[in-house]
Amino acid sequence: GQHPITFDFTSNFCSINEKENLLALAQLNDGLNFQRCSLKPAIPANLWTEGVKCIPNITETYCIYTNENFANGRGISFFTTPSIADGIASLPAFTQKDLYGNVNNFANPPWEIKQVPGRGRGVFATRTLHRGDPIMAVTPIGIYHSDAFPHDFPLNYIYLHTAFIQLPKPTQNLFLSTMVYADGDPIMERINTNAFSGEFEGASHFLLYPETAKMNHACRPSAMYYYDPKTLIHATQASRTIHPGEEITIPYINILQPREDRQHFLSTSWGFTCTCSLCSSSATHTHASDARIRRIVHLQNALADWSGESIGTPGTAEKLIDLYEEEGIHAAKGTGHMFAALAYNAVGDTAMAKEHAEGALVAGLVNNGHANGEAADENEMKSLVDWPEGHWSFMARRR
Ligand SMILES: C[S@@+](CC[C@H](N)C(=O)[O-])C[C@H]1O[C@@H](n2cnc3c(N)ncnc32)[C@H](O)[C@@H]1O
Repeated sequence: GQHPITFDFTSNFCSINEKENLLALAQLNDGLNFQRCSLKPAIPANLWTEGVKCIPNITETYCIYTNENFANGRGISFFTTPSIADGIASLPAFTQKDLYGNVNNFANPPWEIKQVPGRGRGVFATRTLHRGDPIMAVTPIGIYHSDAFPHDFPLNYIYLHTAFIQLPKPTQNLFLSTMVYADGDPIMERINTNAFSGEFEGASHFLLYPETAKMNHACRPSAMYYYDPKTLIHATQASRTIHPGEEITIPYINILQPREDRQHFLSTSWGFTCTCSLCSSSATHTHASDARIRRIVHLQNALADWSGESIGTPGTAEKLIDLYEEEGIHAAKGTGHMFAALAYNAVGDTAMAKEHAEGALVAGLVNNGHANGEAADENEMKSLVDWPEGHWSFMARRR
């Protein structure tokens, strides 16, 4: 079959309006007691180190699940449905031993945390980093179903506190070390300001990685990240050369949008005005950048279109790779090679297809937290390298 290709960097956070409503409702519900969960977690019997506490809702039950031993004693709390928790409990994250020897390790890191005027703290390189060099690899300390946030579901808000208080003390302090920019509930606001988004069983969840959350956003970031849905590890790498003293930045949003759209999204969804170098650049520069972005999106769409009307060709893909480079969208390098591999294979040029598939694997296919995103693309490219003629894309634009 044909495979749609998506490419976006996204993070979902509740809007300011939702937050305000929620805070108001939460205050009304203060002092509410938890109910004990009548549903027993199916697997494995003693995975959760605290009693599971549940909140029945008309449509769905949500519970707090904590394992204080997770990732060598760092601990983790979930606020999600029993069925999602069962799924999570059977992930390698909980069933495999010794996955986390090299994560949450902050001894002698290639960065330091410093104050940035107007942006709170930021992470800055202390050594030269090259593309692909690891910056940090972190496990989440909290994962929360996004339905914990909408204003029509106020009780969930109080449950977030239980998810917090059940964490080991040092991890609670780590939680509290994250930035909070709005007044209101200290737990909720921290999740809002700092969490990444990911999916479990198709449902959107917020994942809190407290160290990674010290990195600021830039529209042309110097770092890229991978998320592994099986181990829950979030790993940041340099996406280009980063010199000592330079800020290490990641994208919070889809950066393939014109400036006005990016800024609108950052202010409505995140509540801050972006002061990154691209957002602060001149009108002429911005105009050129916006034009390149529109062109990039247009070319990506053409290459992802496998219908008879598609105008995607190997030339389209080569142009796209150049534009990523010109525009400083370094994380997309692997994606560019992936498009090129498919485009060449689609016209039967298997030699070029293999070269680009290898290029994609070397450059790295960055995902944004969608389950299977990275692995699926990687497997595509591996199978293309092994046997281009057997790949679904072979001659797909010649038939
Ligand atoms: C996840 S935190 C990043 C780390 C934070 N600066 C700190 O001190 O912990 C997100 C917050 O950092 C600030 N921030 C991040 N990127 C920014 C940017 N490009 N422009 C302005 N403020 C930014 C905003 O206040 C945002 O709410």
